[in-house]
Order: sequence, then C-alpha cells, then structure tokens
Amino acid sequence: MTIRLYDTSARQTRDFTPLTPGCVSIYLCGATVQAAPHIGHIRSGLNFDIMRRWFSYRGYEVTFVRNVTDIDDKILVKAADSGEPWWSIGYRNERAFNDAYEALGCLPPTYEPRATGHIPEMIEMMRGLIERGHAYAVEGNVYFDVRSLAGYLRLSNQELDNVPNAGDAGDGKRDGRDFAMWKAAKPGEPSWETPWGRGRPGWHLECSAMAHKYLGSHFDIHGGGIDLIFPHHENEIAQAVAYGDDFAAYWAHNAWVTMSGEKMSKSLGNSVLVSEMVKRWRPIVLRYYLGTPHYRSMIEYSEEALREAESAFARIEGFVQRVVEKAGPVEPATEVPLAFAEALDDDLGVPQALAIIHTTVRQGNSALTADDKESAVARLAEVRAMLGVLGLDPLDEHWCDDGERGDDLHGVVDSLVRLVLEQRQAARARKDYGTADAIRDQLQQSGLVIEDTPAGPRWELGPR
Ligand SMILES: Nc1ncnc2c1ncn2[C@@H]1O[C@H](COP(=O)(O)OP(=O)(O)OP(=O)(O)O)[C@@H](O)[C@H]1O
Ligand SMILES: [Zn+2]
Repeated sequence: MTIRLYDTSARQTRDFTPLTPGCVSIYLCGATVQAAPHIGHIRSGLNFDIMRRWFSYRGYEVTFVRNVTDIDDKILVKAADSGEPWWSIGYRNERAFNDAYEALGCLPPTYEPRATGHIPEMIEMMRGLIERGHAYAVEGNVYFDVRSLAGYLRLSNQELDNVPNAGDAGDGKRDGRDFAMWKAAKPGEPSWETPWGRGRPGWHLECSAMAHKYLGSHFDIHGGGIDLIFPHHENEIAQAVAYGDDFAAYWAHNAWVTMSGEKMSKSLGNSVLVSEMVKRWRPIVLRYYLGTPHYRSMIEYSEEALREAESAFARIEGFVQRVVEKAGPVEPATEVPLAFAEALDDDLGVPQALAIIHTTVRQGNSALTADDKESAVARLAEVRAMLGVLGLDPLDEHWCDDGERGDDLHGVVDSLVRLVLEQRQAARARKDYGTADAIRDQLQQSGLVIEDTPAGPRWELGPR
C-alpha cells in the first residue's frame, strides 16, 4: 500500500515517500485572525484533518502544525478602524477559529504556533539571508532579492519577467518584485527591535520561520488553499531555500468554497460564518458537506447541496441507529474495507470512499430487512471504521457527548415546559385567558411551538 498525493510542485500525483520512515510532518497555513471563520476557512482545516487521519490510520506518526497569523496588515487596518487593540482582535478571532474547528470535529494540531511568538526566529532567518546576499535592508524594511535565487516561482510555474512589477519608484527595492520580509515601524503600530530598526514581520517570513522551527529544514507536506500558491508559498519557499532549507517535499492545496463561482472571502463580503451555519445545520452534517467532496474540487455553496448532504448523512445515521437498536453497541472494525482504503490512498479520493460507505449501508439495510443480524452488525462495524477515518462516526465520543447532553437537556426542558403548560391550563380553567395567552406567547418567544392535541399539549422547537 502506498499513499499517492497530488503534488502542486510536480504538477502530478506522486507516490508518497516519507522523509523518515513511519513519520509524516505537515505544515498547514492557518488562519489570519482578522475576523471569525467562514466555511471556506474551515474547509481547508477539514481537508487536512482528513489527510492526517488517513496517515494515522495507515500507521504513520503524524506531526501536524497549523499556525496562527496574529500580526498582519489586515489586522492592523481593522484595529485602526475600530479602535480595538490589534491583539484583542487576534485573540478573539483565534478563539472563534478554535471553536469552529472543534465544532466540526477537527483534531487539534500537534503545535499551533502564533507568529508573534517567533520574532527571534524570524530575525535569525533575515540575518542569514542578508549574510548570504539574498536579502537587504532599506530604511527599516527588509526585502528579499527575488533575482538572487535561481528557481524562484517554480511552484506556480511562472517566469519572473511575466509577473507584474508592483514596486514604487523610491521604495528602495532592487526589483519591484522583491517582497517585504520585514516592515519598518509606523506610528501607532506594534513593532519589535531588530538590527535593522524597529518593525514587524511580513506574512511570508512568519511561515518559513515557524515551519523551520517545528519541522526542521526538510519536512514532508506543506498545505494551504490554492489562493496561497502565489505569492505566499512561493515566497515561503524562496526564503527557506535561500536560507539553506530543503523545505517541503510535497505541496498540497485545497480548492475553495465558492459563491457564484468566486472564492468565499471576507474581503469580497460573500462569506458565510461557521458560527451562523452551526445554528442552522448540525455540525456533523456541515462536516459531511464540506469534507466529502474531493479536496481539489471547488464547492459552490448552495442550500440545496446542504439539504442533500443532510439527507445522505441521515441515511447513514438511520442505518447506524437501527442496528444499534436491534443488536446493541457495535465497535468499529479494526480495518476498513479494501476498496475504501484504495480510494483514500489515491490522492484522498473521499468521494469514491464515501460511495463505498453508502454501498455498505445499503447492504446492511438489506441484511436488516432479511433479519440477518450478524451480517448487519458486520456491516455496521465496517461503516463505523470508515466513518471514523472521515471524522463522521455519529457514535464517536466527539458527536455523542453533544447528543447525550442534548438528551439530558431535552428532559429538563420537557419537565419545565410541562410545568408552564399546567399553569396555562389552570389559567384557562379559571377563564383567565389573558394569562393563558401570555404564557403561550412567552413559550413561543423562547422558540417553542405548542400544539394542543387530544392527548394534551405537545411542544417542539420552532423554525430558527
Ligand atoms: N473560500 C475558501 N475556500 C477554501 N479555503 C479557503 C477559502 N478562503 C480561505 N481559505 C484558506 O483558509 C486558510 C486560512 O486563510 P486566511 O486566514 O489567510 O484567509 P484569507 O484567504 O485571507 O481569507 P479571506 O479571503 O476570507 O480574507 C488558507 O489556507 C486559505 O487558503
Ligand atoms: Zn503560510
């Protein structure tokens, strides 16, 4: 068995050969914590969550680093506009990202470094690059000299001369395409002392320095969304390679969640926040929706597709519940079916793997219909093992805990509602219709719909 991955750098799918047998090291560009996460951000986290789960299943020891960009132009602009300190914006949104990752069942990374905690490492890298003639300081800015590095832009397969020259006359750059690793301090902005003056890091330097610190000079896989290939990843490579690192052996990029064909993006104003989505859809359904298309295919956001995901997942869940009702608890199988494993080995072919899950569910349902308990249990064990790899096993602790708490809460709400309804009945009995109606209105305002039935009043949660 060999895992194959599409490597953006090679522009083809390649057999995965780990640098250290039995281990895999992954660096994923994480959030710029300028705002709360939309579902596109979490798609990226989810795709790589499934990747690491698959490597773990295949017996690899996974080191997974996902950074937090907590200092960046966008955060500083927000701070200046709102008056909220830059670090307050960062911490608040970092928490929102963590809540979203947790809600959707993404395993925590091995390390989650914040950029601002790694300024000494960044200074060290700049010092090395200046010494080797790949970078230079101009009035407190430190620029990377793109012409000094043969092979720059190999990842995105571009010619430097074809890249638009964004430099301004007088900015001191040797070439307008030289990018800032370090930006000279501006009044009112945070800054750190360096041998070249006070200033703050550029985004690209942050990732090169943090990848180097936690994964060393050569690691297995670097990931991020396709929007990061150029300039961010090109510039990360340039810094690292010029510094003497081999850097990433494979480059994996997830496609976007789009709206009307455009990247879902805070700056375009077409984003749907995870915090809003989880009020309307169960997080496990959201995970199914965002995590099951192939990671290199675009997901065009649509309510209809979400409803389809909901009913597809309900088919799986219904089977799980029916078998458990009939046969009691069933543990996941120790191995997933071969066809499922082959699908995931082939560049994480989740759609094909999912088809195997649905086929197994159908077989299990037929076994239930035929009253073949043994076969139904065997199919459920396989289904649980497969769902577990995708982080979608409804019986997994992560999702069950919520369910159990939900059940407890349901009982509590039920007895409270009954108490209130009795008071309403009593008010009616004494012809105090004002009070009876007021009670009903209050229940409705709290999101409950009350129905009077011959068997007495019933309640349920109303539409959100
Ligand atoms: N719509 C999207 N679909 C898939 N991945 C995305 C999407 N938007 C951002 N990402 C990915 O999420 C990760 C974190 O992104 P980052 O915080 O830098 O946001 P961003 O690209 O600046 O987002 P925005 O455009 O909304 O400001 C990156 O790997 C990025 O490629
Ligand atoms: Zn990065």
